[in-house]
Amino acid sequence: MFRVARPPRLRPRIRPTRSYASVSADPANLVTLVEVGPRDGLQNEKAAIPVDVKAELITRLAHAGAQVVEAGSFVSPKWVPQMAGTDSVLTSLPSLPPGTRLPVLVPNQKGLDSVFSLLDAHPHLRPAIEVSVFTAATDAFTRANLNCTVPESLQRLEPVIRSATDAGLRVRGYVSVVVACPYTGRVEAKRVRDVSETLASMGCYEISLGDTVGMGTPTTVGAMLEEVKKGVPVEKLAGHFHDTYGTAISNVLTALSHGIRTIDASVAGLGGCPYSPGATGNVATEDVLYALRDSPYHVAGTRSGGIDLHEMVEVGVWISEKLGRDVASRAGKAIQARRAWEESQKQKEGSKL
Ligand SMILES: CC(C)(COP(=O)([O-])OP(=O)([O-])OC[C@H]1O[C@@H](n2cnc3c(N)ncnc32)[C@H](O)[C@@H]1OP(=O)([O-])[O-])[C@@H](O)C(=O)NCCC(=O)NCCSC(=O)C[C@@](C)(O)CC(=O)[O-]
Repeated sequence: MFRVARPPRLRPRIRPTRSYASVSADPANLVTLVEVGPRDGLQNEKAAIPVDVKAELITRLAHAGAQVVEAGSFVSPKWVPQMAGTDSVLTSLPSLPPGTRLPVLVPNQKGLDSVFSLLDAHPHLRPAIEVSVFTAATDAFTRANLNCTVPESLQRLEPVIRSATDAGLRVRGYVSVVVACPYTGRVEAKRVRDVSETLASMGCYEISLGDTVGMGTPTTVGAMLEEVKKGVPVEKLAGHFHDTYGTAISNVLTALSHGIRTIDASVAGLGGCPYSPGATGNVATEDVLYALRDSPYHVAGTRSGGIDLHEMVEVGVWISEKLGRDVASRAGKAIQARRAWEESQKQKEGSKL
């Protein structure tokens, strides 16, 4: 260890053959999805995204059933301009379904102080807000992302985590580049274990293991998890997989088979890290929901039956249109194509009458 206003209800046209609710509700197989689209998904966008679009995205996601929605960052706007105004996004949210959790990224004391000021002025947000701190397994990555080494970042985070937990805020920790670093290549799993253990010992309730570059495979991810599990109980671990090489879904399934029950995902597969050149978005939320259909796993959500896949597809289409992008979710695209085909069939039938 180191020392130191509710959107209109969009009616799904195709129903799953079997709803999540009908799948065995064994608590050991309950999976929590952390929806990172509004933060990880949007932070890399070139064009400015209006506050009302960000707020509507969070609202739509929560109403589709997403229980944990990472809502933005209190980082330096010089470093990540797209996350400026997270306070305005949070204060413009309408009331969300009970139990919705809204983690926000904080890199240092200044960021945490901004969260405290926000909560002082808007105490109604307090039950929802959580803090996420972040570091990495390599100095090269933390230098690019946080302007310091890994030990320096941990030293900086220790009082931040203490101060947040003392104030009653739950703190989640991220470790980036857990498999490969864009600057130094293959990462030793022992490094990931050390950093994860340190964050857990500082008071993080959960450690999200980020394959930031998306180079992980089931083999390398599995080996990394085996090592990290020696230092941190698996119940405290989450998987965060980018899909650069198309292995994100297999890595999610690998993580689940290793006992992990919290997975970060991004609607429409939005995203990328500004400090990981070429990395694509996170595993798409729609793809995870689709892959877990008819499986022993069931996804937690604010709605009975978890998160609604078809509403999530609608949210993905909506935000992708707003951003002028294609939906990157394979399941999202397939469901959209099927809907279009069904619509055209209906129109053909109608014209015969
Ligand atoms: C940590 C720093 C600030 C160090 O950056 P620095 O330049 O060393 O810091 P500084 O203390 O010298 O401050 C520079 C300026 O930023 C201001 N500043 C300083 N802190 C804040 C703050 N909290 N909020 C607002 N402003 C702030 C500060 O006041 C100053 O303003 P100036 O005096 O020049 O006008 C910077 O490196 C930073 O903000 N980094 C954040 C980078 C980031 O957000 N990256 C993306 C998130 S991580 C990620 O995506 C990976 C993840 C989590 O998804 C998992 C995975 O996929 O692996």
